[in-house]
Amino acid sequence: MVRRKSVAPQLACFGFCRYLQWLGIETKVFNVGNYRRKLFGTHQPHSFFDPTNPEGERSRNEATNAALKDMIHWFRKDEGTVALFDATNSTKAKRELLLQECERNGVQVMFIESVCEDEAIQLANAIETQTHSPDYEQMEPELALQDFKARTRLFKEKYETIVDRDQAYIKLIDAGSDVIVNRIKGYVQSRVVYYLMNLRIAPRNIYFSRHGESLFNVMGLLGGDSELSARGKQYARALPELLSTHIPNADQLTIWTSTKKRTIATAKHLPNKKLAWQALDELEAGKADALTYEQVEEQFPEDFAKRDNDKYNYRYQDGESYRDVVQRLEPVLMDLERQENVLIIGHQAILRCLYAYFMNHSFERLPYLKIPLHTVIQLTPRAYTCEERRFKVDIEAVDTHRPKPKAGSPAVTKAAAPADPEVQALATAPEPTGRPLTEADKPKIILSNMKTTTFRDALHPDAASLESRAASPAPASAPAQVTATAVAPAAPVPAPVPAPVPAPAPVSQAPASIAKPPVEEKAKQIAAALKQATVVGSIANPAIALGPNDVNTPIPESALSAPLQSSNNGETTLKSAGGPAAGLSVNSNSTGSLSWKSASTPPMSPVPSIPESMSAAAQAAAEADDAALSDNQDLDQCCSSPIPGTGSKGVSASSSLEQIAVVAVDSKPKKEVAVAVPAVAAVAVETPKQVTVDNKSKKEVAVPVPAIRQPVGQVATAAFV
Ligand SMILES: O=P(O)(O)OC[C@H]1O[C@@](CO)(OP(=O)(O)O)[C@@H](O)[C@@H]1O
Repeated sequence: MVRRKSVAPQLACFGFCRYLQWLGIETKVFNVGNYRRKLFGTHQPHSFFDPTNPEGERSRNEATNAALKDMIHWFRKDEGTVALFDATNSTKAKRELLLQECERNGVQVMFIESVCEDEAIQLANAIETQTHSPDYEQMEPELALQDFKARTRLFKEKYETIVDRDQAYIKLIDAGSDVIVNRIKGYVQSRVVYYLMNLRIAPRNIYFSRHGESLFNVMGLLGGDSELSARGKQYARALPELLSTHIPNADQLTIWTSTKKRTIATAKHLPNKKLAWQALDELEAGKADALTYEQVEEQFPEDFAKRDNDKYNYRYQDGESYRDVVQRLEPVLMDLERQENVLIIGHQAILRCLYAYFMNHSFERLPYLKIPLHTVIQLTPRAYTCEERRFKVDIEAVDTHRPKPKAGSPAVTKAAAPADPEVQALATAPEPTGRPLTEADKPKIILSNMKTTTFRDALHPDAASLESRAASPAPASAPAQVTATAVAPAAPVPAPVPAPVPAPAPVSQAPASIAKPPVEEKAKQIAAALKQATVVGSIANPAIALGPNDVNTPIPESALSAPLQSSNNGETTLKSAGGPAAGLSVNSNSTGSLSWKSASTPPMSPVPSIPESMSAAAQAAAEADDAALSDNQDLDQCCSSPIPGTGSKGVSASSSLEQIAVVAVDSKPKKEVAVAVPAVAAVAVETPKQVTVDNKSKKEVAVPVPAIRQPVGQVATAAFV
């Protein structure tokens, strides 16, 4: 049985927190479950959540108030734009409290409610929740499941759905098969809708590779549309064997390239289905195109310094900034979220942007990430982590990474490996001909260690204000099982920082004594306990299945009419047509292992495909050696650090049936707001405009080409704990 996927509300929260951060919107999750655990301990029985238990109710209110206070404080300090208030807002009274507090502080609110009557989805959500919730850590899976179900029943007894038509909300019905959108306005809220309609949690791999070394790379020139060097061509020939040897179901991979010669030539020998995206073309260097870094510094010294100062926001004359590229990649990313296995053969800047999204790198780090040539990067995004593995093909290539100059030191005008004449001669030497290639000719493949980045913790930090409270003894009214050790103080986790602010300090390591069973292991145990097959599916939103030709073009009427159903009360229902187009089934078999199987994905829009080559002269050696290969290690310490302390694991158990989230937007009038929104957002709620507000007349005026986007206002969101 294959059904739609379950989008656990917490996952949605984490997901769109990461997504909004990637778009450059400062976002933070305030998880009331974390506050509860810190204040009252981790392993509370379901009776703690019984609304007729006054002690439990008092404690939970205390946790809610502490989180709310911190969220408001965070807004008032002007640190953020969007807050996700992740809590159990299942009653009207609780939501009212939130609304009042936010309103008093000039923060707009938007709720996200997930209504699910489908038992299979509920069960899948229960597994997901138990697998990840610190509430159920080290608990027998069967007991955890029973407790979770009992807790869910308690929530259900008092649950009140949102009916207020004046309130902004999104309702996800049966994990997103229908989406009801009410009074959604503005850029940020429409982004949330867009994201929720595209989110998927199917386990899959995504592969990135830069094109083989190009002639421009060898000469140290930026941009252009040059051919591959001899070594680049060698890499292209090595790719098929690398993939077939090291990548499961390599023949199923779809290859996405840019429209540049060097990426197309790199894909040439792969027999797979190929799509060329203009949106994947390299960052446009404008007047610096086809120049070396030295020449850019010579000819445009001010620009060169500006770029060094703020590389993410610097826009080349007649060209683009990294921020522009992130915007242009958004539709590609959303499509990537819905896809099964994809290999993107791309460019340095482009892959940095995509890699940063999956690995949750801040935007100051993004333009300096190391994406070396002749290396395939495998990413396996999971609910709260992303696993990475790198396959480096042992074919030499220049290093095009130019490090960020240290403050006060002279500008570095060369990439790490300058294109000296010897290297150039080697790289451009004619390809070997005249004799068949032997084993010795085959390049080696150096396999990196698997590395896991846990981004949940960075997104879901416990408030620093709780540190002191956690260190003090539990209040007398706390249930008996609360112990001081259960609320071990966590190391402070820095919130994601906007571009101009210095990078956050690395997170300290978790104490060695906290042994956590791997998620997969726990999933297996739960599956064994459940015995029955369980099923999840996926949101398929054909209206926003974009192909490269669709980017930056209006959505066709036909695409809009099918999924949109309007009613006369201002509410819009978005139907996922076409049934479970992108389903995922989860089966537990008699041996207790979980198997994940993906169903078909929605069809892509027609796109120009690269002519397929008949030649498959694969030359990669199949030697896998466990050499460590994390070029970005220095950069991603913060994200890859384990959870700092027991209490800081982000996800808490929640009702799988009904979940409501809150999004709050600062209603203070903003002076000038420039919004750059891709046309695709029109599908979700409204046609976003590129406008600015005239200060005097207070009227909106159109902006032909938006400058760097500014956040529209402050936003907060919440789901249930
Ligand atoms: O933003 P920086 O670090 O300059 O890197 C981008 C540059 O990388 C290059 C190589 O220098 O990418 P690629 O070869 O992957 O297409 C240039 O084309 C591009 O201008």
